[in-house]
Amino acid sequence: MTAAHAHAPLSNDAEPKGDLCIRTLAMPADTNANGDIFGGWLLSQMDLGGGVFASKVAKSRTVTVAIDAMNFRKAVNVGDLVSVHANLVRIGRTSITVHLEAWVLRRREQQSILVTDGNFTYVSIDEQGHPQPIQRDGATIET
Ligand SMILES: CC(=O)SCCNC(=O)CCNC(=O)[C@H](O)C(C)(C)COP(=O)(O)OP(=O)(O)OC[C@H]1O[C@@H](n2cnc3c(N)ncnc32)[C@H](O)[C@@H]1OP(=O)(O)O
Repeated sequence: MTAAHAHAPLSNDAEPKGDLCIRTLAMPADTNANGDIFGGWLLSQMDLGGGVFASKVAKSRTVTVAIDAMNFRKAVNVGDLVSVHANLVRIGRTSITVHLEAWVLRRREQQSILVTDGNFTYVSIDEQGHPQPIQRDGATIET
């Protein structure tokens, strides 16, 4: 992936693409001392949603191993409806990289806007927490 591509959102400006994997409301409890929504809260929502998506693809438990190319494009406000959308970037031997985008619908507005995006990598793990090869349709994926 080139540096330019790493910072380009997958979706166009009008609407998100990919699997909707989490939707939640930004609440006052998620704000910092200035009353703005914490970037860390948004990151954790994306990580949760991406983990759901990765576990569905891997059909196993997964853990986050890396977060890359994060862009915080616009602020999130209390009352915004936050939706996280996932698109598969690559499947490795034990890992899955997912491009995640967080979009918000602000109160009294009709059009969602892209606020944050980044690439999250998850590793399929066994019961002991060790990486395990990803299986798909009964076959181990080799890349
Ligand atoms: C610390 C925290 O709480 S972070 C939040 C939650 N996450 C965690 O707790 C995960 C903590 N980390 C771990 O448990 C381990 O590092 C594991 C299980 C994720 C990986 O174990 P390792 O022994 O390092 O595995 P290994 O070196 O074989 O790598 C596994 C896969 O991850 C990939 N990987 C490892 N590091 C990175 C990285 N920085 N970026 C992208 N991919 C990575 C490898 O390329 C490999 O992918 P592949 O099999 O598809 O080629």
